Amino acid sequence: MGENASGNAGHAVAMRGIVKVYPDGVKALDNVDFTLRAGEVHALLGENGAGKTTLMRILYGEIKPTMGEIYVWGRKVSWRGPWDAIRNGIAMVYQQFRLVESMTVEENIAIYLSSLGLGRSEARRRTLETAERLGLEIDLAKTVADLPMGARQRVEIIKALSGGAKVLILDEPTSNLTPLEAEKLFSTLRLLKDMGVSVVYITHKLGEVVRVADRVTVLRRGRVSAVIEDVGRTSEEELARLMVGTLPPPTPRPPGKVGRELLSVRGVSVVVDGVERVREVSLEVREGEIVGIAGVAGNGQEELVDAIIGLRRPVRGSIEVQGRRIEGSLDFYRAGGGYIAGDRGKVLAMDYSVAENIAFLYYTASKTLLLRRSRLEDLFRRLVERFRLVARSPWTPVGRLSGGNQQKVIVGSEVLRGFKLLVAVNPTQGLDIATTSFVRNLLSELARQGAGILLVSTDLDEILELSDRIYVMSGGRVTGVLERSQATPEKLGVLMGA
Ligand SMILES: Nc1ncnc2c1ncn2[C@@H]1O[C@H](COP(=O)(O)OP(=O)(O)OP(=O)(O)O)[C@@H](O)[C@H]1O
Repeated sequence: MGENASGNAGHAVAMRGIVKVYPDGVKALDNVDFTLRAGEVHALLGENGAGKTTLMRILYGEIKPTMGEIYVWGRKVSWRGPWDAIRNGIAMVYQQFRLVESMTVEENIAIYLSSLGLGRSEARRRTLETAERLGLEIDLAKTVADLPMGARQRVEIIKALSGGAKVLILDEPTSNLTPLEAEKLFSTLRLLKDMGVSVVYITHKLGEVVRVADRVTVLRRGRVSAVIEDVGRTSEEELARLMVGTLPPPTPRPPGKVGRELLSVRGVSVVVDGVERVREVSLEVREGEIVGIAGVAGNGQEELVDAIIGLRRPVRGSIEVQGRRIEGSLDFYRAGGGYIAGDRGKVLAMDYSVAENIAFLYYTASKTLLLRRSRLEDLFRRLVERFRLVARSPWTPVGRLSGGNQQKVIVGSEVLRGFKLLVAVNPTQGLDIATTSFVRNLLSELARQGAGILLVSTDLDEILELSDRIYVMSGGRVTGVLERSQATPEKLGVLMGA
């Protein structure tokens, strides 16, 4: 039985019997209870589509529950929108930060706080005070675009707390951070706890959960499958089992069996808006190889990839796929290229159905128009069977799938289409551990069968697990090349900051 009202009073947040049925009939949450204590870090875990985001969007006032009650400090609440939640001390920090990049830090915070009725000088005073309490440096005059990701995240946290947040919802907070920045975040979390702030920590990274969380709630298909009170005594393996059952081990990939060269990048420089983003990069990928590019986001990887797949012309140097010079994106695909984009919004049309998106992805790659309904429905079925895609029908808008399932549409369509050389950018971003291990094993298997893979990832574990050779990029240059046997997170970390 649920607790009574006095039980709710002891909690920063108590959500009781939450049900959410989306307008199209999808039951995303089915009678969920969730409590958050004052000053705790509470990890929210679950497979893709389990309902984590839905539950937190309800707490944050972005969507309304179909049924159920929410108590904040024992008082029953009903939000009309996020601003109601914010005024009552609940703030959300999204994975994609909600900062205006062209404005300064101070302007961003001032706009947010002015919506809470604070004038500019009061906003400034509070901001500096909060930063000091958290021991965080903040340069109010800096333009957000010039800040690294970790600093942007600190701005978001300071902004939320200056607005009086007592509950902070963090959505995959380390996904764009360097290992060092992640460590800084963990110390900030400890300070937040001391200040009595409660944190909901949404993540797929179990190692982080074991390190930072006091309690854990696991969601499975819209229901609470476990609440762990004593995280200190729980291992990563147990957490994984609670979420998804047993996982297949990584497929061991014997090194060797490397064939001819598939990708050759020679002295490539790329200039964007007058700035040299890629500087004289050379690398190659051969048959049977997975070649990693490690680096913090924003160090030229994106522009390099755009040049390789033919979307951007380098100002110097040459790119060849299977001996064919790449001068446009059609050259890349015709030469046997495949591409998985980390940024889902870049390749998916969110208002269109899954089937239409499969058709778009095929069209981009091969200029083939898949018009037959039965063919699209067949590809959809194969995505469901082979990739365990969870979607109601081929005709569901892709924007309604959970983030992980959107990613499966991209990865799955490319694999079903086929390629010889794959450029994969953060291929497991936002995927749960079962799907991540599925995709990683798939990449290993594709390489074993003779494909060449260029793996561009900000996730060092992923780079270390899969790559035969690792190039590190920093400031647009390759700052080091390591064979798998020599590579360690420490060495990579040093080169990433070089
Ligand atoms: N706007 C929407 N309309 C219809 N269904 C939706 C909508 N948003 C989410 N869903 C569905 O609700 C279920 C829960 O999705 P939710 O995004 O909450 O999961 P999640 O646990 O956050 O997943 P992920 O780890 O992939 O982000 C999924 O089946 C999803 O397809």
